[in-house]
Amino acid sequence: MSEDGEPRSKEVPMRLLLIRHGQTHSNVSGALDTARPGADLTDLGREQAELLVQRLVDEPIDALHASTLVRTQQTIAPLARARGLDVTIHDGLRELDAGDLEMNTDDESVELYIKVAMSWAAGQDDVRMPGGPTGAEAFGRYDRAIADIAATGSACAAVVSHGAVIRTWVAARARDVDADYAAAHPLLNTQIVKLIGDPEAGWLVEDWGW
Ligand SMILES: O=C(O)[C@H](O)COP(=O)(O)O
Repeated sequence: MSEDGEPRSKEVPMRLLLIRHGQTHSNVSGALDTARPGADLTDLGREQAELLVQRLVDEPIDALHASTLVRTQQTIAPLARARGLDVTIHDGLRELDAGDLEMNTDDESVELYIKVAMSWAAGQDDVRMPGGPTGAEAFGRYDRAIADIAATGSACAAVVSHGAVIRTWVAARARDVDADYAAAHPLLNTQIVKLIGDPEAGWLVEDWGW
């Protein structure tokens, strides 16, 4: 829907605000926490979620979406209250599965997880996460979630999702950002990648890490 409540016309690109959730207890411990339901937000994470309301005050958001992991739903809750909007939950928006590396905290596991994810960002989507999905499988479910969001006719959607999947999926799908850029620019909690475009025409990055 546009600012005046009309559905977005086919000629008008949509804006997609991909937001990493607030800080969790697993972020503090450095654990590769990607399974459902996942860790809760810390007190700092809840403050970061509250701050999103003011940070996004000038954005004409008409739809809210989150993943099946509780940290994204906790992060979007203050925005949903402030805007009076419902939140649509998508399994496809959850973090890239860590497979056999799930909940590991050691440097070797974290480096391997990021290395595999970045290989997907660079187009090698037949590589498999140890005990987990291939890139084609992981990005396929994210593509479907984003296509579902775009198909609603939303003109500006706020999507609370996860650090690794946002930066690697954007690197793979946006025309102006590549895997090297994504690898060099991690997203901190509640940082946002702003995209403009649509699933058919493709996406351009308006801002990375705002
Ligand atoms: O990198 C990680 O620790 C996991 O992929 C979880 O990422 P998230 O904290 O953005 O969900």
